Amino acid sequence: MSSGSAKPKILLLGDIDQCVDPTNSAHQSWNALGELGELVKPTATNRAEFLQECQSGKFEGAVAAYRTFFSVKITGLVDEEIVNALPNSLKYLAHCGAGYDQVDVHACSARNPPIRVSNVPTAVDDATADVNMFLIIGALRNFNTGMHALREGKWRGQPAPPLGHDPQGKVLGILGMGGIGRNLKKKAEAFGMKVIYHNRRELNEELAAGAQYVSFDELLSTSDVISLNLPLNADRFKKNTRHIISKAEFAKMKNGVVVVNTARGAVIDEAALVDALDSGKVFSAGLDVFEEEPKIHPGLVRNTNVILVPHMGTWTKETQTAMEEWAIENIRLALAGGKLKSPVPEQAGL
Ligand SMILES: O=CC(=O)O
Repeated sequence: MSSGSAKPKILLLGDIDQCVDPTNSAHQSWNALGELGELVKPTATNRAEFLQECQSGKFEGAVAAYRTFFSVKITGLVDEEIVNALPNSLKYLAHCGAGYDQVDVHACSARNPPIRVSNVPTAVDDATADVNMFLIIGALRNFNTGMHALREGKWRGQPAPPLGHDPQGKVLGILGMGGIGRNLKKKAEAFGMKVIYHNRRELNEELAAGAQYVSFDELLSTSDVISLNLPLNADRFKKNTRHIISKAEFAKMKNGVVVVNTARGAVIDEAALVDALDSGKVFSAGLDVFEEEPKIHPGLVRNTNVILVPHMGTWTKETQTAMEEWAIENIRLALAGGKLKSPVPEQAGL
């Protein structure tokens, strides 16, 4: 904590408890931070106003900021411009989510002193892998076509949807075997699927837990279902995973493959996916994330073989609360002891 008499400020970018439940313990935990600092919420409703608020000096003395995924609607991406507009006093940025592609960590590290960034790993794993499994089953069975026809008063539709496929005995290729990928593996095995994976590095035996490590190309060419569980890395300092699945990768897949994405929309080239669905190369897809949320490619909306969920991977009361509590704990530990609970790996040596 600062030694001066004024309390440091703590910024809230977005909202605590997106489910708007005042009984959620995260509200109490957030309010309890008031003992360590003055809690400040910007009034900006868009990026220009937010930049103006930063320039007005209103946030001077802020040491830490908590941000949500959906705060991007107001501030836009936390890119170099936003990072450099934030007050010099700001030392910590606690992102409430596992994927932190909205934050330019390099720009945060380059500041003097740097802004230390944290995310929320593990707390998201179960809920996201549950949605992942729902999408795998939904896409394999082609449930969306029947469900859509039913709501139009046409029962299963005319003609009826093509027969779906059982998960039992199918090869699930997991691209990105982090916490969510490994959680998905366990769930998929309960449905009788055989799991192979590709990752930047092969996992040790304990973490792999029997899943076979294969090359990227082998995963593409031998999987019946391909699940994207890797982070979106679009900055110039990490392997770029933007459009890691595009036209050339679809061409290498089995005919009639199922593709599922709960990671970030931009790891797939959406236009190439639409073409692969239209040609029948891809039998069906299950998507929780999109390239330009909340915009959805019209080719996905019109295709009832695609099961669409509006980014609800962690949208449960229990998981949202756990994530919020985790992110708040990052701020509490930083203010009380100068250390984040879960700094992002890129800043490990900082
Ligand atoms: O999308 C959700 C997350 O990154 O936690």
